[in-house]
Amino acid sequence: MTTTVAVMGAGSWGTAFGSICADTGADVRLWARRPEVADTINAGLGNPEYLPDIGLNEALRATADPDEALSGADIVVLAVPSHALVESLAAWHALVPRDAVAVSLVKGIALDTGRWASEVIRDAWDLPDGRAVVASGPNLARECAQRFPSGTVVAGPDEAVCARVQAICHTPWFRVYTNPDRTGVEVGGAVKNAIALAAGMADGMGYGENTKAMLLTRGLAEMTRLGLALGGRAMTFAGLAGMGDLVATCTSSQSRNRHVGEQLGRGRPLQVIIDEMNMVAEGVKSSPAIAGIARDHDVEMPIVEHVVRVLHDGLDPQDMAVALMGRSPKSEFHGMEEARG
Ligand SMILES: NC(=O)C1=CN([C@@H]2O[C@H](COP(=O)(O)OP(=O)(O)OC[C@H]3O[C@@H](n4cnc5c(N)ncnc54)[C@H](O)[C@@H]3O)[C@@H](O)[C@H]2O)C=CC1
Ligand SMILES: O=C(CO)COP(=O)(O)O
Repeated sequence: MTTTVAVMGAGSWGTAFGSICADTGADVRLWARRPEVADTINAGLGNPEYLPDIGLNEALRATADPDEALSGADIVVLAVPSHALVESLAAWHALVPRDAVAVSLVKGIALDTGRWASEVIRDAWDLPDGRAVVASGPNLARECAQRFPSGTVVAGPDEAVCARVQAICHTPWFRVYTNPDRTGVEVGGAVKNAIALAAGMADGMGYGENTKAMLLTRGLAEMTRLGLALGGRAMTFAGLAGMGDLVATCTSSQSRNRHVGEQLGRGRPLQVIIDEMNMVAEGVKSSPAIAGIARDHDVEMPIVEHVVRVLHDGLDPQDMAVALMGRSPKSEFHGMEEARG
C-alpha cells in the first residue's frame, strides 16, 4: 500500500526531502507557506528560490493549504525552522491524523522551550513517544536534491516505526540507517551548527586546515560530552549524525552556519549577515539554548560558549581564538567519563 507523506515546510531541506520520498514511490504532499512556491513546484519548475536549477521528482505535489497536505497522512515530516516549530505545531494539531508518525528534520532546539524538537512535537500532538522520530545526518539539501550519494539516520525508540520511516526515504542514492538513540542524533544535529559557526570564523580569519580539524574534533568532544550527559550513546557521535554532519557542515561552502561564521570572522556584523540571507542558520538562535542546557548539566562546552559570546555579546573572533587556545592543558578525554556516569 502506498504511504502518504506530508512534508511541512518547502525550504531547501523540506523540498529536497519531499523529492527523495517521492523517489521511493510514496504519495508526497509538500506544504509551502507561500502559494506561489507551491504553484511553481506543481508547474514542474522546481523550487528556484531555495534549490535553483534542480529538477525535483515530478510526482511531488505541493500545496499552501495545511489541511490538504495533512489529510490522510501516514507520516508527517516537520521541515520548518526551529523558531517556527511551536506555533506551527499548534496551528496544525487539529489537522494531524490520529495514527500519524511525526518525523523531525529540525536541527535545533525549539526556541523559547529549551527542549529538543522531537519532545516538543510529541507533547504538542499528544503522540506516543515511539511515534516521534528524527532524521539527521550530513545532508546538505542541494546535494541530496541532486541525487549525489548521501546518508542519514532515522532515530527513535520504536524500531518498527523507524523502519517505516526508513522505507519512505531510502533510495539508491540516499542511504538511511536506523538508530534507537534519538537523543544522541538530535544533540548531534544541533551542536554541529554551533561548531560550524566556529569553523566558519576560523575560515574568515584566514586560519588553515589544522585549525579546522582541531575545531571539528574538539567540537565532537563537546557534542559527545553533552550527548552522554543527556543519555545518548557514544557510538552515535562517531556516526553520520555526529562526526558525519560535523565534517559536511564545517567544510562545505553550502552550509549557512559555516557561512555566517566566516562572515563574522571577517569582521562583519551579525545582523547585516543575516539580513542578506533568505534561509535560516539554526546555530545563531540555538547556540545559546545549547550552552544553557550544557550549564544545567555541568557539561563543559568551551567552543559553543565562545560562539555564543561572539554572536550575542560582541566578542571579537580573534579574542575567541586566543581564549580557546589559552585554556589550561587537558587530557583528550577530559569530561567524557564523568559525562557517561
Ligand atoms: N538545508 C539543509 O541543507 C538542511 C537543513 N536541515 C534543517 O531543516 C530545518 C529546515 O531548514 P531548511 O529547509 O534548510 O530551511 P530554509 O531556510 O531553507 O526554509 C525554511 C522554510 O520554513 C518556512 N518558514 C520560515 N518561517 C516560518 C514560519 N514562521 N512559519 C512557517 N514556516 C516558516 C520558510 O517559508 C521555508 O519554506 C532546519 O532546522 C535545518 O537546520 C537539516 C538538514 C539539511
Ligand atoms: O544540516 C545541514 C547539513 O547536514 C545544513 O547545514 P546548514 O544549516 O549550516 O546549511
